[in-house]
Amino acid sequence: MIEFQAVSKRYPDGTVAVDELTLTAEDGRVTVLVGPSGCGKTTSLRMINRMIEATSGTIRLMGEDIREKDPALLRRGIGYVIQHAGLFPHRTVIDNIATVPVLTGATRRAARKRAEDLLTTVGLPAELGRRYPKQLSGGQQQRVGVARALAADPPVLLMDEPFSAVDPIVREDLQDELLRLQSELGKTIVFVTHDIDEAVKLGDKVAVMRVGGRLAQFDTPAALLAAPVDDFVSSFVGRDRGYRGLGFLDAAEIPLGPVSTVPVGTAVAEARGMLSQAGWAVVVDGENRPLGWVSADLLATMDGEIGPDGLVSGGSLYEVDSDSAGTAGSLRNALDAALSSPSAWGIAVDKSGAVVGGVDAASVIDALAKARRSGEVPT
Ligand SMILES: Nc1ncnc2c1ncn2[C@@H]1O[C@H](COP(=O)(O)OP(=O)(O)OP(=O)(O)O)[C@@H](O)[C@H]1O
Repeated sequence: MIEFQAVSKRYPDGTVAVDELTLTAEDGRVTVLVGPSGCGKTTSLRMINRMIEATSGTIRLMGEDIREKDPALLRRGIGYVIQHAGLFPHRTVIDNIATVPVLTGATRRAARKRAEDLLTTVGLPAELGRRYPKQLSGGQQQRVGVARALAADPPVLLMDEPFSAVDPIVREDLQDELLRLQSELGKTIVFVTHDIDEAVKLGDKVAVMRVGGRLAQFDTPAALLAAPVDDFVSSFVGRDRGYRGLGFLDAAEIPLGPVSTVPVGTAVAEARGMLSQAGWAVVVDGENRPLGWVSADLLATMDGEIGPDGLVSGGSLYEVDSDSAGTAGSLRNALDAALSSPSAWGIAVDKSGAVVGGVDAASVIDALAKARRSGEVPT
């Protein structure tokens, strides 16, 4: 647990970068600091490992005042990941990762073995270990940066905009990878970003800061989106927050409706009698996985058997089973499946991708109303 108690930082030129910050980053959770440029996120983060000393207030790490610890020892228990990874250019990837274990007394051989294992942990092939940082893509370098921070197995990880220098698709991969890693490792992570979407995706709790280094709101992502405390937070969390908030509500309770399915290879004449009342059916393969939709209009243009091609493409799918992190699809997934489906019925699939039913927008709205009544959605 990392506790900030009325922590302030005033730079020698008089700038108040952080003003009376009080918050607790819980053990085994991701706490995100987010806010506009210059609001004091980096300063707050660096005060935790004493790269910057607080002017006043107290920071406790696992109950101990960090001022009473030797900075070098303190930092051994704290991994640090920054933008552009900050790798040593003249050392191979393996040697970069092995740096801290070697410094802390591991044998070279043990440190290299650990570094090789960590490459796999962060999703990189072992062969990359022999390369130099400049021979890697930006996303690969960031993964190496994460592996290096994990090398000494610190309980705490500080991450300062680690994914902001890579393109949006790679960034999403890195975020997913971090969530996967965290579900296995359970580190206490403090993560700085200026991107509210990244904050609500990664954070168990999100601290929104405003310029002047003051905390505007500290809440779960769902609470932040549902009930911003003021206009600043509301405008910072942005448009569509009601819709984005659906991403934090489990859709497990939505009753699934029947969906008309037609096996690929069915005769067109027979398929006409298999459509739903609204005139649609999902064409499925031998394992009941969706290939696309047919409508009465489309069937009128076909003859012979229904093939896998020329179907109306289907919209997003709503997966009903839990994934490895124990979460099933969200209300947002369910609603998106319904809204993006040509028939207005979203297709629900199980883990193998087989069709198990359908969901329409009205049942998502009903589920939302139920969640509101039961207090799951903060108001
Ligand atoms: N060494 C310094 N001397 C004086 N002022 C500083 C110093 N370092 C940072 N500041 C100021 O403190 C404030 C907070 O800076 P900080 O880097 O913590 O913000 P940030 O929220 O991380 O910003 P960004 O998102 O742009 O990185 C800013 O006004 C900045 O100009």
